[in-house]
Formats: sequence, structure tokens, C-alpha cells
Amino acid sequence: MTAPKLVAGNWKMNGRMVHLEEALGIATASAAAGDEVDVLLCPPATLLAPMASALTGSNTFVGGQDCHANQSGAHTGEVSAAMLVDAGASHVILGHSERRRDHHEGSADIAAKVQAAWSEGLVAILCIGETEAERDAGSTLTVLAEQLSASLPEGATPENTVIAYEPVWAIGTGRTPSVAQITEAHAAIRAHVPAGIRLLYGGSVTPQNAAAIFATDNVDGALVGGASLKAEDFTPIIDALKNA
Ligand SMILES: O=C(CO)COP(=O)(O)O
Repeated sequence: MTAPKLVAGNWKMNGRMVHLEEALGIATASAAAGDEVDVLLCPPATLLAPMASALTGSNTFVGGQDCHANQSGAHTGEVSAAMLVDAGASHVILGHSERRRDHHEGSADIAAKVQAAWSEGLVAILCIGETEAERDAGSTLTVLAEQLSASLPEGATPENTVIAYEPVWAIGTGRTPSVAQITEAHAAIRAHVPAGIRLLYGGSVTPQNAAAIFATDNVDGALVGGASLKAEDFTPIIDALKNA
């Protein structure tokens, strides 16, 4: 059986207790979408357990935004994969460009985190993507291949891994690649990963552009930032994926 399409919301460092109401609204849209679409919300770590609890009985998954490569130890401020599981997470975003930028994470660090996530039974959502300078230099496909081979360990399957293509220059900018550029990148990624792994596009996905992105070859869903914070914005994106 092929896995359902997946739309994931990355709340980044946004979301307080008061915003659980938005998660409930998103769960309503997820229930209406049924089994054809998996919906996942990745709130800040502080909101994981309350969100998982609020969504009990719904078909909306909850995930983390990062985890440490170790399962416990002297790592002040860090959260392990096992702790995410305790909080109710089923997935974890790893290698996001904001972590690479703000925390100097390299591909080897990310590969270790993927292993840690797998060992706790979490689905790893591995983010890769080129900077604008890399695209301008014509090295996009080389960068994607390098990031994949260095940060995705042996053992990836459709059950334990999702890849998110997030061009760094498209994140939070309102700029998106053309359909031709997404097609080219996703075809290249598809050729590098085991069959059946879901490929998400991320970067300035909105209710307005979602349908065109979801109609693109090898796009199995999206990783959405800003437009996942409010049910009124995320719901049409969920619907667009269901109807794709
Ligand atoms: O980084 C992203 C998701 O992980 C994308 O963010 P935006 O949708 O806000 O551009």
C-alpha cells in the first residue's frame, strides 16, 4: 500500500497554549480529509504534550522540530527523540535550514539525529535545499545530492523517512520556485532515495499556490511554515492536497 499524501505544519518558534484552538480547527479539517491525507503539526517542544493531548482521538499527528542525537545526558536545553515520543510525537523534522544556520548543524550531525529518531520509532522528516547563491551558481542538484548522501543514513524506508525539499531562498520570503524547478529538484531527489519515500515541497506554500504545487510530479505533500499557524489558512492547503 502506498502511504497517504502528507501535509505538515512547522510552527517554528510560534504557538502558545492559546493557539491550541487553531490545532483543534486543523484537526477538524484533517478529519474531513479522511484517510487520503496525513496531517501533521510540529509545534514548539513546550506545546507538544498539550497539543497531543488536545488532539487525542483525532487523525492529526504531532511531531517535533528537532531532536538531539543522544537519548539522554548532559546537554542543557536539548530534547531527545525518546522525550518527543513521551510527549506524544510520531514524527520529527530534522536538518531544517534554520537549524543548520542558527545551530551550525552539518550533515553528519543530522545523520546522527535521523538514527536517533529511527531508534525511537519516529518518522524523520529530513529537510534539504539549496541557498540562492547555490541556485545562481547552477549547483542546486549537486547540493541536494550531497545533502542526501551525507545526511540520510542507510536504512531509510517509506515508513521511517520523509524528505522535504525546502529551497532556503523560498522560506518565509513569499517566493517559490517555478513548477519546472520543483519538478527538476523532486525528480533528482526521487532518483536518490528508496522507492516510496514521500517527498514534500516546503517554502512559502499558501492557500493560493498549493494546488499548483501539489499537481507537480513527485510532490507528495508539503511542509508549511507561516500558513500552518491558522486553521483558516491551513485548511485550504489540506483540501488542495486531498483534491490533487
Ligand atoms: O520552513 C518552512 C517549513 O519548514 C517553510 O516556511 P514558510 O512556509 O513560512 O515559508
